[in-house]
Amino acid sequence: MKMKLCSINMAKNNCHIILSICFLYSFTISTASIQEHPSEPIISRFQQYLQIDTAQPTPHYYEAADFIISQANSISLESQTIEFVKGKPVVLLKWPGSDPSLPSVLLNSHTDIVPSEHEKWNHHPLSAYLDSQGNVFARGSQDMKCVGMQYLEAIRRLKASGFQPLRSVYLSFVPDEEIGGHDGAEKFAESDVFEKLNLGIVLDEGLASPNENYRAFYAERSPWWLVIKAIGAPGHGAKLYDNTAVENLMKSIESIRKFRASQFDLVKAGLKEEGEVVSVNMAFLKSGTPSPTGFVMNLQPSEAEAGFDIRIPPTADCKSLERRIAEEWAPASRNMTFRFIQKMAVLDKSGKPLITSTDSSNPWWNLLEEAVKRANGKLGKPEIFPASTDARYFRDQGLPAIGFSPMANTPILLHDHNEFLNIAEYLKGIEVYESIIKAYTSYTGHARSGVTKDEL
Ligand SMILES: CSCC[C@H](NC(C)=O)C(=O)O
Ligand SMILES: [Zn+2]
Ligand SMILES: [Zn+2]
Repeated sequence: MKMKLCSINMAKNNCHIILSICFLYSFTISTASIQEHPSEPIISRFQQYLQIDTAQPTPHYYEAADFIISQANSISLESQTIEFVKGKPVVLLKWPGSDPSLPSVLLNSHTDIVPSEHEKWNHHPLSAYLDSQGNVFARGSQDMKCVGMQYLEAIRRLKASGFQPLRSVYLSFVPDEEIGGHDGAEKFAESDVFEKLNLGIVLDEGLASPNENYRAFYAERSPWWLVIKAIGAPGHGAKLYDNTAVENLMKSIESIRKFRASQFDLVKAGLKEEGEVVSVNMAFLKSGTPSPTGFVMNLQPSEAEAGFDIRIPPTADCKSLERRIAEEWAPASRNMTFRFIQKMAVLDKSGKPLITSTDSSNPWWNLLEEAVKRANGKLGKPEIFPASTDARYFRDQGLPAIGFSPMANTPILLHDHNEFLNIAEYLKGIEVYESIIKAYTSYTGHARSGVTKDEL
């Protein structure tokens, strides 16, 4: 066992691993709670998926689709590939339930990953390098190839144990989440295929938790990517005059900075959680007249632009923020204009916040809590996801959707250098999904209600 685990790395990553490291690693694995399962093939399958280059902006989607379908075939799941947009496959798998009249369960994950600055990582982000502590380093190890594979591994185990679901389970592997999901989950959720799945509940991605409690998300903040632009008269760099483009833009930046601080203070004071305030962060700042040596220094530019990533909680007053943007951050009176690169709706089609209920009226929430407990896991209090996920598109269809990635005792490294997941946590997560899938697919109650807080 010790030697074989090491050979995974040696073969795939050309890494030099000494025997003492092998021993340390095998110790980590031997402490993992999955005894019935030989861990090595599980780790190897996870590594294989991580080694497929699905990084934006040129993801190798079909390589990922082929791999997923080969996994599905190996555990006799039905599979189909749907191209809502050419070159962007949605892979849909099915484990049929014995009672097709009951609404089904969808386990969603995205296949794309964000790009990496390879040279700033300790191990190549596509190597899936396994270190002596049992940490697998790869882009996607947390976000969210782990989850896609854990769904499959949980089903592999349930099938092997002879478990038969009452409700059907679907697994969707969707493209493009990292760039907004418009050609992936959004089109899928609006399709006839989706409607025919007769879904009752969707699980999608969550976040790692640095402490022992898993995190679960019932809503998320909507991204508004705002660009503000100032125009002003050009002039000599030595001249003081009013209404230059840069001066006008700086006034806006100061106003935005104050707003940002007021929101951040609420979090720092412990009055609000991260997902409950509006966040604003500058993404770029652009001005100046280029020259061969950099910029012309004695010319005041006639245009200046800044871009901001704004995130809005589902219950925020969007109208007042829109007014603030038009009147304070980009007022026409200061020769300013604004545009949105991305402006996702905060409310659903019927004007209600995109929120999944977490009280006792939503049986799926209680079932999740109980199932996590049964797998010896702990769940923290429900949160608003601070960024954006595909879950919004499922909530927009009126479905309850819960963001959950079972990674406790793990630093939050999505989109960061050296993203990793410990194998012991990964294996534990498989057990947690096993418990959840069992609970969800065995549930016989009526459960299409309890979608949004407003409806209850
Ligand atoms: C606007 S779509 C981009 C989606 C991405 N999701 C995550 C989880 O980082 C984000 O919130 O930036
Ligand atoms: Zn993600
Ligand atoms: Zn991401």
